[in-house]
Amino acid sequence: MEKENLMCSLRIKGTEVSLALEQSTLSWSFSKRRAYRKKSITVSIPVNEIVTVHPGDSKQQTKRISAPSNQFTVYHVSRKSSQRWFLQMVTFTAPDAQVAYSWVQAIQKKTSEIGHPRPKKLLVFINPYGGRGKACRIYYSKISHLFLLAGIHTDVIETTRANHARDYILDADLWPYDGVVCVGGDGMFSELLHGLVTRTQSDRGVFEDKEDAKLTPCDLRIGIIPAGSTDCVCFATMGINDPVTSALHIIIVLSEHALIWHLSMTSSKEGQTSRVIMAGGRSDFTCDHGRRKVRLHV
Ligand SMILES: Nc1ncnc2c1ncn2[C@@H]1O[C@H](COP(=O)(O)OP(=O)(O)OP(=O)(O)O)[C@@H](O)[C@H]1O
Repeated sequence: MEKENLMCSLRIKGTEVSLALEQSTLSWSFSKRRAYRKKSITVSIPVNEIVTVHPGDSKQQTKRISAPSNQFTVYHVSRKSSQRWFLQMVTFTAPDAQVAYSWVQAIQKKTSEIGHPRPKKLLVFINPYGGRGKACRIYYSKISHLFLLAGIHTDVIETTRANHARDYILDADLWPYDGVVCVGGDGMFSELLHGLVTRTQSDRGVFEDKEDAKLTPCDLRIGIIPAGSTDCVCFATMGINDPVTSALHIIIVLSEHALIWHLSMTSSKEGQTSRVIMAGGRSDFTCDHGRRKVRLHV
């Protein structure tokens, strides 16, 4: 994209705006006429909070657009409160399709360069019976389209019994995935955590039952879409149990407070404590994994 296109005049719903893509922000300013003076208003969003950018308007979302469009839509995180996130979208109209296409390319490039690598493929377990039996509805009505929009491929498994997710993780080919996500409550999170810790050790030839075994880090991340009855783990780390907020954290993997965890473990000198380091999260807490304490922290 030509440098001059990184800052140019476009329109939002007919109003002229000046859009600028900088190192870590995308911002647009428009003039608002008030009485006899003009007031310039600028909206600025961090590039790492852009979920995706697509050609066309928001109705087109993930549909393929056959004819070139002079519009493009930026989907980004917005906040209802400090903890509750939702998806916001803004459609820009460019002078022609080539300019719109250049913006899409430039924003896509920038979002791929900034922050942590985003997940491309996730393994999702839904517990249809957890909570009040609402997990499937939550996932298919509120979450699956967000992953699709963000270009994340998912393999979805609806569990048919207790420990289904844990046993699957112990046995399955996990290499295609960047993360494992549960749609359920604390019991489901527990299945994922213990399954992954144990699977990692067995893959690396570590006998975790041995007193002095040094646990190895796990490359996969864990995410929770809260759909249980109490969702304590989600509350403890996010301060809220909102499925959309969790999904957006999973998609953009912000380092400050993402609820998608990168498990990285080291045994302490005493050989009893393993650290599970999250790529984000808000507070510490500890779970038991066999005789060990597994600590999750920011
Ligand atoms: N298909 C299934 N049938 C029966 N039990 C299941 C199934 N899938 C998972 N489970 C088990 O159900 C238990 C409870 O599920 P989950 O944690 O999702 O919901 P919850 O107990 O309502 O939530 P919370 O723990 O937040 O109160 C889990 O420990 C899991 O092992």
